[in-house]
Amino acid sequence: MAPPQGPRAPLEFGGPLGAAALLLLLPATMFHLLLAARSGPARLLSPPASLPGLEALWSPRALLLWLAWLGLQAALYLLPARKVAEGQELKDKSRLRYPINGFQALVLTALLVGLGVSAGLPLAALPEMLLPLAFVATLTAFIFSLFLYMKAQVAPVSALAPGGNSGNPIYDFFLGRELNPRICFFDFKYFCELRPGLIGWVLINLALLVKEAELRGSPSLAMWLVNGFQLLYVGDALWHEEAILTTMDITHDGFGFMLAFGDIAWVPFTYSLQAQFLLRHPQPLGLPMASAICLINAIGYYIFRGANSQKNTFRKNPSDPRVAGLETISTATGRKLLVSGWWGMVRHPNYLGDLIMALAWSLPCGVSHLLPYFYLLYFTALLVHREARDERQCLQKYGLAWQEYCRRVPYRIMPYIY
Ligand SMILES: NC(=O)C1=CN([C@@H]2O[C@H](COP(=O)(O)OP(=O)(O)OC[C@H]3O[C@@H](n4cnc5c(N)ncnc54)[C@H](OP(=O)(O)O)[C@@H]3O)[C@@H](O)[C@H]2O)C=CC1
Ligand SMILES: CC(C)CCC[C@@H](C)[C@H]1CC=C2C3=C(CC[C@@]21C)[C@@]1(C)CC[C@H](O)C[C@@H]1CC3
Repeated sequence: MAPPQGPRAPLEFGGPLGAAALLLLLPATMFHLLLAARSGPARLLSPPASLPGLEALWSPRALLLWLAWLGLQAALYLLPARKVAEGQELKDKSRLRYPINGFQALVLTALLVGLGVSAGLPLAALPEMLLPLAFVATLTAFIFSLFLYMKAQVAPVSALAPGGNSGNPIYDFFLGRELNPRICFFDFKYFCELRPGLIGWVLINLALLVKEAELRGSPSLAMWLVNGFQLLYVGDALWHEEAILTTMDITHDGFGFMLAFGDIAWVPFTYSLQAQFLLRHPQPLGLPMASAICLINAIGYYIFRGANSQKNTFRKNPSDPRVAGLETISTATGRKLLVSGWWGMVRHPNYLGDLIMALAWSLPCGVSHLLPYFYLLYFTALLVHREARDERQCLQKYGLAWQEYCRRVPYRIMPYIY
């Protein structure tokens, strides 16, 4: 049985108190956003006029639909993959293997939904079920995190994450104790991070678009843009699925409530906020403005993809001709750090691109309401916090070489500003 590791790792998120607050605050925020998007005033900062009763939250149909969705995504995960990739080296020097078939899961889901719709599946009924679906997703996240917490009790010490093993049950439940909880080949964290939530997000967007067409004769230009931009983002994440294996979520963070809730509830139900808002609050959008917004999204995507691909190519093979000419700093670990190209502009160019895209996703919703800008605000806070966590880890890993990198590339995310 795995004992708690003791308070060796510094506590994050405000320690046990912060974790306890977030356990309540995150679901409450998600429900607030869902209710605000369907209300007339659509206010981000005022409490909802009335709270929904249990009958509006609990629906056996929603539970069945949710379980069928999770079952479908799990079945698609288990299908033969075009490639099996190896993860980063673990504490015990082993490497886990992961199926690379996320994009295939997206395409097969689209085909199945298409078949279902042509056979009479009422996709436009989904927007009316968002509240009960979000409720069962939240319940699932709590129950699943409890299972993960218990599972970690019998995991070997080498399988535990560096954080999340403080001995405080609330903090550890929130952060997650085990690094890569699995049953046989089925990796829970890897599965949840990319499948039910991300694919669910674009399916909810699509249902909102279909519902808008039903209500108003055709989907609005704003709804098309939001759907198109976010589909590009999700398709890109699944196409470059292997890149997720080097993110801190997979290599460093335990799998607990934060990621379980974030992956399966927060992503589909809050990241679809712009489309939810547009269904009830249609916004006029002319072609010149739409073209300008497309240009902003294209610039954001260009930076985001360029930076991520440059680092991934460099990490896989530093002598690849696409990156071999870039300037680097050597580190004591034998790995090098890029100091020119995208990674010479700021220390997190991929975050900059991601934030520019986040702006482009909100702009089609106009400027009359703050609500559709929630994602941009939340995401800025998430990335600033994430950047600080990554900096700490890089300083620990690379020491003086990291300090030299910070000296040569002084800005973190936004050149000359931050
Ligand atoms: N939409 C959403 O909700 C979210 C989206 N994202 C996106 O996911 C993507 C992945 O983000 P994330 O996991 O945070 O981290 P990054 O992809 O930015 O990776 C950070 C790591 O890159 C390596 N690195 C840093 N600087 C350099 C350099 N100069 N040269 C070479 N390697 C370097 C270090 O790891 P090492 O040296 O060990 O390789 C560092 O730990 C991003 O595009 C982000 O925007 C992230 C979170 C949420
Ligand atoms: C609920 C909390 C406030 C925080 C939850 C955080 C999670 C929602 C995010 C943590 C890291 C994520 C990543 C992605 C989605 C959001 C979560 C799960 C991506 C898969 C998005 C697409 C990118 O191309 C890759 C991202 C990796 C990290």
